[in-house]
Amino acid sequence: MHSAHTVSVVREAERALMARVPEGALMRRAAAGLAAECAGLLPRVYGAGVVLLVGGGDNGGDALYAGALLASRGASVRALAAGRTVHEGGADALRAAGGRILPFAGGAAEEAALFDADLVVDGLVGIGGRGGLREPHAALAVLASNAPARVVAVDVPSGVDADTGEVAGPAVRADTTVTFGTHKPGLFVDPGAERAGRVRLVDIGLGPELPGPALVRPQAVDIAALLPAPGAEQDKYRRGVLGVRAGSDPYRGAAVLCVGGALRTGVGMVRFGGGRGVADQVIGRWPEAVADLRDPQSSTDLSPGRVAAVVIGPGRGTHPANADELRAVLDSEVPVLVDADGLTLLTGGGGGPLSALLRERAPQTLLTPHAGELSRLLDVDRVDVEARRLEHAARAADRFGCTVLLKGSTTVIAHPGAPAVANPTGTPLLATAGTGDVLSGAVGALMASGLPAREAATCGAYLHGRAASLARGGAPISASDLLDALPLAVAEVARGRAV
Ligand SMILES: NC(=O)C1=CN([C@@H]2O[C@H](COP(=O)(O)OP(=O)(O)OC[C@H]3O[C@@H](n4cnc5c(N)ncnc54)[C@H](OP(=O)(O)O)[C@@H]3O)[C@@H](O)[C@H]2O)[C@@H](O)CC1
Ligand SMILES: Nc1ncnc2c1ncn2[C@@H]1O[C@H](COP(=O)(O)OP(=O)(O)O)[C@@H](O)[C@H]1O
Ligand SMILES: [K+]
Repeated sequence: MHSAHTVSVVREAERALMARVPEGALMRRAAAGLAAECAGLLPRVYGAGVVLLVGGGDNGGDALYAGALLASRGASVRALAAGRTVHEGGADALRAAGGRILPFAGGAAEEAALFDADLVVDGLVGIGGRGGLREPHAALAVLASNAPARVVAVDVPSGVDADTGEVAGPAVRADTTVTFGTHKPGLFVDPGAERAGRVRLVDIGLGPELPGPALVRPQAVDIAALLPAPGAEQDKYRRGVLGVRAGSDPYRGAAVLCVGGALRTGVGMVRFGGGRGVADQVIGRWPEAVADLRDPQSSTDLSPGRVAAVVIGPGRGTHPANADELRAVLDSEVPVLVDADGLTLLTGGGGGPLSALLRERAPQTLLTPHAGELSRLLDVDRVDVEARRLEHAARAADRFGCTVLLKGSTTVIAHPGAPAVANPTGTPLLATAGTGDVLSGAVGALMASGLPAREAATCGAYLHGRAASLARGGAPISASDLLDALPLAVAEVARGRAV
């Protein structure tokens, strides 16, 4: 599990550690790790052309000390200074090792140096960055991103907010980000994650000073530990029965995909509740599902004895009868996943009283909005949700007192009082109709098997993203392809289980 901490927590840990180690030790450790990563990216350090972009703070200091180490191994190192001041110790070290420092004035010669470099090191700003980049930092960030050389960002790509991943204006687009002490949340959440490239952590001894993380990014082994293993003593009921309330006459495919997502992830049984037309379609595609044609508002099939969890919402409709159905489901004693039309019902019309039910219910509840749905739930602009995904998912989790999985370029999961989760898998190929319905079924299956909502969301999002990558080897996929690949993703993760 990769852990990430916010800037204020890193600063506090840094202060505590600095009191125990010799002056300058942390920067030396950081620079040594950075230089080693840079060297690893060059075919040969001797004779390589390295350009450092340096701001006035310690981030620039790291770059300068690392540049000095590379220069001492025979690299030709030039630093372009973005401001009037640079880190003095770092500058002295670079000059002593034979490197040069030039003020950046936006001239053609400096631009040419950047374009001729084998490696560009971004030490403009790190965790001390505030707001969008000012000039000339912004211009340098654009030049670095357009340069043909590999770009290594120091600690954080300049222009990315370390806490949120927000990118307000020009920002460096790095191939690798070398970060120090602990990961920063903005490296794992888009749009920042997309600018960071491959993230490498350099241990500078901060670990013992750090409290619990603000965010975690699970690895395959963490998902393997969560993934329920069917036991020899289980029967279909004990393995978990999922109730699915999805689809309607105009949107039958949503029900088919949601039920398929559950079956292909692994579940004891799916009980599908809905009208005759959509039930026929579901059974036609999945004869193993059990259709329940009773009045959907009736709570007889919602007891923990009949279902272990319920998914409600995909393609279900937003008529008053659907609001009554949602109320009956939320009144039940079983874990519930609310998606799509179910989220719309929580927002408008009768949304007030219905959303109040979320806070009141004792069993686990999970909401799975995309950015548009979350913006309506919180009454904020969609662009703000997309710019600061963590903040908005966390706000919704606190407001509704339940787990929230925010879908999109980075899927994030928030739960009151627990670290946020950033899902590491997935591909933009997932942006195609119906893949969200598959996700709700997959996560619902994991809830039915007994995983708490946060863990089911973490595990389901991982498998869903992995399935998208496995589905067609990078070719475009449809939601049906995703269904076919889900068992492959489950098997891949299960193989990583500790024996
Ligand atoms: N924490 C640790 O354990 C360790 C941390 N270490 C390193 O220290 C780094 C933090 O250094 P830091 O505190 O000096 O801040 P830093 O990132 O250089 O930024 C400040 C400079 O940027 C400028 N600036 C700010 N915003 C700007 C903008 N929008 N646009 C343009 N300029 C802007 C600001 O200018 P000012 O606003 O003050 O005029 C000032 O000059 C950290 O990321 C890591 O690399 C390691 O050495 C070892 C252990
Ligand atoms: N740019 C993207 N990168 C990665 N995953 C994405 C991207 N866009 C969408 N997704 C994923 O695709 C799925 C789309 O779900 P949703 O928006 O509910 O679609 P639908 O309602 O059509 O099923 C989600 O799992 C989401 O995380
Ligand atoms: K940087």
